[in-house]
Amino acid sequence: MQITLIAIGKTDSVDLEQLISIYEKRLQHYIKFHFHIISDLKNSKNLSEAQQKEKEGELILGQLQPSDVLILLDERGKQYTSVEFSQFLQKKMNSGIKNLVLVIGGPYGFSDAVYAQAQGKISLSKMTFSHQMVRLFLVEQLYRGFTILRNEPYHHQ
Ligand SMILES: C[S@@+](CC[C@H](N)C(=O)[O-])C[C@H]1O[C@@H](n2cnc3c(N)ncnc32)[C@H](O)[C@@H]1O
Repeated sequence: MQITLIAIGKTDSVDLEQLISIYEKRLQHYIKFHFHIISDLKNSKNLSEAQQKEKEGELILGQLQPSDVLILLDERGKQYTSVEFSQFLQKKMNSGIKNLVLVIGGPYGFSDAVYAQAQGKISLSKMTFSHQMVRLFLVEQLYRGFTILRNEPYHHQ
């Protein structure tokens, strides 16, 4: 299995970008991991919230292959402990999925079309984080999950 993380818009903080890249590199030791950033919409100031979500949704769905398993990051999704999240990853790997696609929405979240295609929603907290911060939290939890599966001394219960 490989994991593809899709997010909208370039990270505007160098510090955040550096932290994300640390976990991206660490993750490569465990799994093929691709981080794909969809460029910000050029004319977003002229678009309503709904129009922006719809256009971003088209770009997200345009990235998918029919066999991909699409899971959205969403504060209203299912919550896991880090150990449960590692078990979620293990189950996905066992089920023979080729590409697990995790998607972080834009500033207004996802369009209905994206929700309709998704096979699941994961929440990192009931609180709403910025779409930029979520990238860091997610790559760290992915890394943590793989260290748990390998019994490596990173996670402490
Ligand atoms: C600023 S939030 C969008 C909030 C928007 N009101 C909504 O209803 O989705 C931008 C993106 O960050 C991600 N996100 C923010 N908080 C999250 C959380 N607690 N758990 C999982 N993903 C989160 C989601 O992918 C969301 O689409």
